[in-house]
Amino acid sequence: MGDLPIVRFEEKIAETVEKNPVVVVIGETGSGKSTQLPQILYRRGYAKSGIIAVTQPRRVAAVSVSRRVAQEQNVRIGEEVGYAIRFEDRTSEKTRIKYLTDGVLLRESLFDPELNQYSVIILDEAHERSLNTDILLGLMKRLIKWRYSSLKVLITSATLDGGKVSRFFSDCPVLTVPGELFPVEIVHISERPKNYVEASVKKAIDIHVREPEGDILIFLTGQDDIEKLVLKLEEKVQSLEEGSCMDALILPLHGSLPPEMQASYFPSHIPYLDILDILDLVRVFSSPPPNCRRFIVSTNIAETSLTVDGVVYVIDSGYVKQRQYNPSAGMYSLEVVQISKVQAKQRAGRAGRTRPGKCYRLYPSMVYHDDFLDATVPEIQRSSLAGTVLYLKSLDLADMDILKFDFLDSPSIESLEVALKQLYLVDAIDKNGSITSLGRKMAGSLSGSPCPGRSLAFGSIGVSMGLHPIIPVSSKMSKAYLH
Ligand SMILES: Nc1ncnc2c1ncn2[C@@H]1O[C@H](COP(=O)(O)OP(=O)(O)OP(=O)(O)O)[C@@H](O)[C@H]1O
Repeated sequence: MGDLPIVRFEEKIAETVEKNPVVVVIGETGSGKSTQLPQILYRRGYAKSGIIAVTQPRRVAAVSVSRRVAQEQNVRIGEEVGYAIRFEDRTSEKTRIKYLTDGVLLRESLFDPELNQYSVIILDEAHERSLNTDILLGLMKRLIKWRYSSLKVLITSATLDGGKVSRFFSDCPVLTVPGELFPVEIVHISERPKNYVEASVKKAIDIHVREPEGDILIFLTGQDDIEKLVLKLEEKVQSLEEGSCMDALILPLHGSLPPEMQASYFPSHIPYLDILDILDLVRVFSSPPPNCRRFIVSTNIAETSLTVDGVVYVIDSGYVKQRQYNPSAGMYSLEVVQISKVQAKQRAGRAGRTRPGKCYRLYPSMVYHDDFLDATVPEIQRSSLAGTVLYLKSLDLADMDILKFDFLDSPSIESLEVALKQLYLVDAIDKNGSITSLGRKMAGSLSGSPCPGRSLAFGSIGVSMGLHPIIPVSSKMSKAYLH
């Protein structure tokens, strides 16, 4: 992989990392951040004193990227290169490069707040601004003070505001790696369609009939839309004249394929959701039959990090289903919202990775420029914070004042106070604000998941509390717990 843009900057990257505890690396999608950066640091000897950790916001990315790196290193997965995701740890004593979800790293820091097994922590795809990544950014800032000479932290993305992250980390250097691997032509339509599912089918068939070979990746919002599109696409493909174009294989990629489909492939002890990810992965990442075009119809889970070899065309509906917390109702809802420019760029970046590509955006360029937000609203600003606060409390960090925890974008004091009140009312913290044994149990066993860090940070507590939205909070109640 000597030609990847990032590898050409190996010397500069190594030199900058050597001199600085925190470095931000910005490089185009597909330039080699996820797969090459850890290998560069491995070559430079950083794995001698500890493991190189690379976090990913999604399990599907942690698994697929680690598999790719294991292949490049010519080792079996779980040996020198491994991954750890919820319910599945494919690492061993030999592991030197470990891909893990940000939730798993949060979980590990519950047991080892200094994360001593790691010599390098790379927070990849930081632009996603998941709640977990934001907590990790704050924790890294503390950690780097304790482990100044023994830990390197890298924050990477194609589309992150590097300057902002640099200021957060005391003006750490930002390395911008120029160069894209293959060009991606962006095509906007002139008018926004009334129905983006219909418009996606039309565009996909148009490509299938007119354009040269290459798989098509279609971004929709959720399972309902995907199922509708798959049905319509099947109908349309069948109505094409026999032999008029190559065969078609339609593959949905989302988090809830039916359980019957799992059983025949996987042993029953693997829990439901994880089988789904793995099943999706197997289907999408195996080689297509010859003379066949694949239509991969996905939610935003394929938006970052993934390389699906064979994808030449991307169809971007311009929408995403996003979780939104409504503090007055105390409940979460899933809403279909317009994507941000960052997401549009990430979607386009799924093409052009193994050959030149084309991205069809089902929205006019004026809408993109004028209406789309520059970046996605960070999850921390649309979540209940009860889970996050309980997680931070359970870390037992000295001098930890929750209201002053250093977040890249601080949530409002009010939302932190509401979270503290909620925790106090369910006896998870006491009147002094200290975590109780019940709170510890909650933090340790939420959702029965071995990785409660993830569940917590993603707001399971917030959701379950949401079932009791109207907890009377007496104004006379002691407020000593508010820290
Ligand atoms: N599974 C794979 N099959 C074929 N090529 C791959 C695969 N994984 C990675 N590559 C190649 O390696 C390149 C770099 O991939 P990598 O995931 O490191 O990029 P990245 O900079 O992290 O991208 P992004 O910002 O989109 O996550 C890809 O553009 C592609 O050429």
